[in-house]
Amino acid sequence: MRVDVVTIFPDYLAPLDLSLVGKARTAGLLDLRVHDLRDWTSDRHRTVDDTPFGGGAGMVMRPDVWGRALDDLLDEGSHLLLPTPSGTRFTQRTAERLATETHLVVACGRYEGIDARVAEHYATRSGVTVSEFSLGDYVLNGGEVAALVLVEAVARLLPGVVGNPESLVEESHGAAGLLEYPVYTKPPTWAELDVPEVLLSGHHGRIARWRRDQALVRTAARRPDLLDALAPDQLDAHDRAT
Ligand SMILES: N#Cc1c(-c2ccc3ccn(Cc4ccc(CN5CCCC5)cc4)c3c2)n[nH]c1N
Repeated sequence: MRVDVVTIFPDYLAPLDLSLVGKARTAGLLDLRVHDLRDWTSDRHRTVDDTPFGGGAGMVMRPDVWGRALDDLLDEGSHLLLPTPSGTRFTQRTAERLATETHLVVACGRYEGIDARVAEHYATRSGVTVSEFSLGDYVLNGGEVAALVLVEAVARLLPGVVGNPESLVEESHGAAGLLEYPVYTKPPTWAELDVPEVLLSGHHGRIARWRRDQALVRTAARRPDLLDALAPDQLDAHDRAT
């Protein structure tokens, strides 16, 4: 997979040289390229923004500069991703869908956002998909944090990136649609707190049941919306009694 990220703060994406994503790049599993939007400016001051039509505070990012950058980067089959507070929620399902694609281009806005005609224009470009997404209901100062989240969430799903693919199965917001169960490791007692006995029993059936019960209790307490979203056949009689 190739991912192009365009930003006026390329150093913000430096963490993607590290750890799992960095290894995926070195292994050739992920072709990630970070670009400085100012490389597509045409004036001495390398201007990327201007005042908003209709008034209002702040500045808006110019469509012409973005247009030159995206014309260079987008191709047949590209998916243009635009982080924005007004986007659809980015979820694990979003990451799973994006992980099946061949080319993602992430346009990181700043100021009050990118001129709306950019999304509008490229949505009409044949062979290009455009998605405006949001990380959640809070306001950031730009799209770079969202780009970091998107790249990490997608990269870890690419074949060969995570050492043990099984670890991708039982994860929060995973197939079960529940939050994850609590995890423990040595020592068996710490700060006068013991690891739940069942986890030391070696009884895999009981352990699996205990973990599912914990996931259900946690989800009911912290994210009842996820429980409500479950299909009826996703909860068995024992689950309902928990
Ligand atoms: N993903 C994601 C995001 C973002 C995000 C993503 C991309 C950009 C580009 C610029 N900003 C800053 C900003 C701040 C306030 C507003 C709203 N204003 C009201 C009237 C005109 C604009 C617009 C943009 C961004 C913020 N924030 N939160 C998320 N989950």
